[in-house]
Amino acid sequence: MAEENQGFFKGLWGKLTGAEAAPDVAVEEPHKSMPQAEGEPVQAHELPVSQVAAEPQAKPSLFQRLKQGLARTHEGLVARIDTLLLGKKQIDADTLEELEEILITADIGVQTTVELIRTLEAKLGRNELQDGAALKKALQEEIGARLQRYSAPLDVTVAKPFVIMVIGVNGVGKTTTIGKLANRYVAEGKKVLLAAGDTFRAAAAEQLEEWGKRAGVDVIRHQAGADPSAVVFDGCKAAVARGCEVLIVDTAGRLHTKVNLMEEMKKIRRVMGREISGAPHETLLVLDAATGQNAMSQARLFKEAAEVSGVVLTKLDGTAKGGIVVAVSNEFQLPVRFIGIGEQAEDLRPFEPSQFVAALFD
Ligand SMILES: Nc1nc2c(ncn2[C@@H]2O[C@H](COP(=O)(O)OP(=O)(O)OP(=O)(O)O)[C@@H](O)[C@H]2O)c(=O)[nH]1
Repeated sequence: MAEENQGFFKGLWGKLTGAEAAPDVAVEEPHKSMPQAEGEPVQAHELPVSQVAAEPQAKPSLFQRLKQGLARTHEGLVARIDTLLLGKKQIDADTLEELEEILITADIGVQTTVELIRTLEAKLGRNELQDGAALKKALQEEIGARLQRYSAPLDVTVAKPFVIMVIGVNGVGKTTTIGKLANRYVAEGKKVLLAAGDTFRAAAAEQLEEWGKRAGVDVIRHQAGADPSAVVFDGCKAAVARGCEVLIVDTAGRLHTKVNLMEEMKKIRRVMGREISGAPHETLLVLDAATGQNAMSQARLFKEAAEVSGVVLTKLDGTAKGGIVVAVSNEFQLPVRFIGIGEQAEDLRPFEPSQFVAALFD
């Protein structure tokens, strides 16, 4: 890589990740292993004696699993709010200032936090917040209202085939998300096809094939290094010829420069649009919630470069930075379509604001 290019790329990498220096090779990440499929039948004789004898454990409900997934964010946000407000008989400006700090450190985002605090101040001015409990309730409602504002579930029945273009930098959980989506739509009885548009790394297509096998769907792929648009072209042709309802296209998360990214995205979109009317019907940006403010920078850059229409926030289960869901949706005015709360197929959930807020606050 030429000296000046390295310098430029390091700058861009720093902008995206907050890192001091860029790795030498673009955004290549060490490859992670596939999680074990859940739900594979296990024979009784394969289990340890203690488990065979044990009473069957009740499976946690979907809501309980969501709560468990958000436990760390609950600790970082709501438990701290509780400590601040517990038993508070009167709310004053100092209380709101401390609340502001908690919201910002939980990655709710500066803009959203300022909005929330202003709204709460106005309520306080109108004597609507008598005590700590009333303040917490008002905060919960205001966060819920902001999430609701841009919320819209992804409806894949409005076109056939419905084309989802999945974008995001490496390692955020793009491939895993595509696999989980494929599982979801197959379970709904839909015919699904995947296209391995990340031709930059051979491992990306292989990982996608693994997920495809598991979900029982075909994957269109070319040799490593091939033109992603050619894969997309073949994917579109095949999806139409086979009467598929959903085509999900993986893309490389390379971000040499914003201009390159825009050009690559434009080319892929042009090919899709020529083959299938209105495609891509959804441009889904995958962000790793655990990266907090870096996820915000990525959202900003991709929104400018790639006409993002929806967001997936992954890895909410491993982070206290779940406030990022509120920040991304509110500050970029984008619907959060799905959230990832674990590595298994069923851990990708359609995002429902009221359920999310309830699981976080209760
Ligand atoms: N805990 C948890 N792990 C997740 C979630 N989503 C993805 N992962 C894990 O994150 C890691 C990266 O996921 P990938 O799907 O490989 O990420 P990618 O963006 O496609 O990255 P490349 O395949 O390297 O391009 C894998 O180990 C996944 O199992 C989630 O919601 N929760």
